[in-house]
Amino acid sequence: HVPTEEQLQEAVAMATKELDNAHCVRTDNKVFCEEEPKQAKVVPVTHSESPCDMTATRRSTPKTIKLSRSAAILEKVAKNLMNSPEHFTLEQLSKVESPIINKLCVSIDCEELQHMEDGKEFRTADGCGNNEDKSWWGSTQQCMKRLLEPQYGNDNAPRTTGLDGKSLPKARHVSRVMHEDLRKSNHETSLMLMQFGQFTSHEITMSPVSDATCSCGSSDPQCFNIEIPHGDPDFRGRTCLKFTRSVPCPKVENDGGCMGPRQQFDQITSFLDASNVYGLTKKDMDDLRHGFLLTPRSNSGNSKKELLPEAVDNDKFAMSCEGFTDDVHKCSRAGDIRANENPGLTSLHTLFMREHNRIARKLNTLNSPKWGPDRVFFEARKIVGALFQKIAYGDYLPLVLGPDFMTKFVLTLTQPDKYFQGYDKTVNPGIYNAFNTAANRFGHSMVQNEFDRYSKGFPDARLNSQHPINLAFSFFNPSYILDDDQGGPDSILRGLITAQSRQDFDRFIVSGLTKHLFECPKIPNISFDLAAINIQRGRDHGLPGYNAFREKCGLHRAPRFDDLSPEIPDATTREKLQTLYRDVDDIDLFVGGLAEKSVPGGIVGPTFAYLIGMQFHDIRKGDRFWFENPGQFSEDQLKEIKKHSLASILCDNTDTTDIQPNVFLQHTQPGNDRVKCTEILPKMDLSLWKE
Ligand code: HEM
Repeated sequence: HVPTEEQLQEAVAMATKELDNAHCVRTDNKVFCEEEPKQAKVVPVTHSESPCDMTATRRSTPKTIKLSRSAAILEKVAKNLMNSPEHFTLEQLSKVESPIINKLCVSIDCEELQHMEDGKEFRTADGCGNNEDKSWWGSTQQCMKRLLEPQYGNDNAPRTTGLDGKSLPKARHVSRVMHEDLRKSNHETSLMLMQFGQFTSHEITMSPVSDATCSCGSSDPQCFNIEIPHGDPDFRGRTCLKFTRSVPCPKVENDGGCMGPRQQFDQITSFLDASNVYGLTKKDMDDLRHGFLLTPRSNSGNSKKELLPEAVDNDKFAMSCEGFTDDVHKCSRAGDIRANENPGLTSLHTLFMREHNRIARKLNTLNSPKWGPDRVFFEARKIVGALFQKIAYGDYLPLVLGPDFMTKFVLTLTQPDKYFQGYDKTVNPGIYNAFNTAANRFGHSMVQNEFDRYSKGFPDARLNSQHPINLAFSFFNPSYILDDDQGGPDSILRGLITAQSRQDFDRFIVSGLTKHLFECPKIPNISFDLAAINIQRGRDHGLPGYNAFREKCGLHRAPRFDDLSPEIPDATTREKLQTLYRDVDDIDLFVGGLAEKSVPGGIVGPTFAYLIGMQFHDIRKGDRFWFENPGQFSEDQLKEIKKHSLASILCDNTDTTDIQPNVFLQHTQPGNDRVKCTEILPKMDLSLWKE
């Protein structure tokens, strides 16, 4: 029982009209909501609504805006048909195959399907064409995949009620009770593990939000503000934290029906392809290439001191920093819009830009004039992408997931000169909603409240003359990166790998994130709580509860709170959960996952390990350009890439002189003593790229 083509046509026409005559009119930078409906214009917002705008780094691109409009029409069509005399169900509607519906949900919009240089194929900027059958898989602006069907309120409204139909505990309240600032450092690993985790997240996921203005009390359905409970000591005088919903995504026609429940976008490529270094469109890549390769900032003749190109007035990077900085200190441009979010992150962006330039210069010397500038650029980009994959799967993930999950999800790299035979074109490398919205946010628990900085002579702590950076003052603040007296990015990177440990993985989160996130130096009373945002985001995306995911991830579904004890052994934590949530099924995924004890040899608990493991499995197996795939590099080149490490990248591109071989571990760990950069450290030999 499905609607006729005529009924569908009528429903689409009606929904389009409803949307065009919506109450709110969007102009270039504002949203006016009036009594009388007006013709709506959908125009991308080009300026922040106000300085220190939380959503400035999560803006929808024009392409996303166009697609999310189709999704909004489809939502209305479904609603109208469900309310029609036939009372179609969402299940019936999700099976509809019709030209008019398919036209709205197709999101295959590729700039190029193949990129060739000198007869060799390279990745496209937006990831299109990687899969030869489903060209859009893994590319920008795709809907995230679901492991479990979403649970929304009416009309795709966020999940706000528990099993008994009563309200879920308020996100901010849960944050205060569960995610207090109780600090315990982990002395085996370094803060670089946290920082590389964020860098990797920003390479594969970004879920854009609506441009609605969400002042407290707003009734705009795209707002889902976080209520501040009465008497909350951290946000006195405020009634809400602004929260805008993620924009809806129309599913691709061939990926199953597109009139089902609301989905959300991943706006960036899900391949581990160094898109955060190079950008997501041909144009971005070209702009950056001319920015960082030809005119890096503050060169002063020393390539190890190069800085990212600066943001230009009113570009998206300048906009993200508006309010946090002054006219003198300009933010940086990079492949990902969030690059200035904290100085550790900007430092890693800087490091990878320098590594690109180092490799490009060397390749140019080896192969010029046979290789022109384009070939040099694309070959360097390919090697940087390969290094990213090697570090992520070879060095980072084993510490996060432990050996069992590495094996279970086929994540271990092959022997140095052996190819990976596991490419499978039927694997969709796209991002799972639960991975992005909860599991991979585990890293928020590892963030420290300060970034240490270390001077060149750092093995001797007495020689350290550099001051730590307070996290709360560091958001979108470029002054630390530009402060040469304090060592710029180099001393921040040394801080990440030196004495500073990461925060332990547990339910506790530092106050820099839960009380002072994006605190605005210029405007009083702007700051956020990241834990509350994570919980609210899960509900916005209709994520089912932690218990449902436990079952999906191979654990048992706990009938009572006490049955969580094998994974959540701490009785106080379970008691707190029970006090907050009336039913064990209501626990939010982020909250439950963060409360689990670590898997053997790993950091995260079993539910997050499963979700993260499965995600990285799909990213590897579904990537035609995976660096270990036959045909990508010669066996000897592959061996060289596998020798390289984040330690060698730091040695080659900063003024660091001594380093531990595994920078994710403390130098005090067995076999990880510091060595001189010039001596023992294995490094890739680029002469193998001479043609
Ligand atoms: C100082 C450190 C960090 C800050 C200030 C920070 C801040 C944020 C903010 C503001 C969001 C957007 C939340 C939302 O609106 O839903 C976010 C999302 C996210 N964060 Fe972090 N984060 C940090 C570190 C990390 C780390 C270490 C990881 C992982 C190891 C991580 C993983 C993620 C993921 C996966 C998302 C969702 C990505 C998206 O869809 O945009 N973050 N973070």
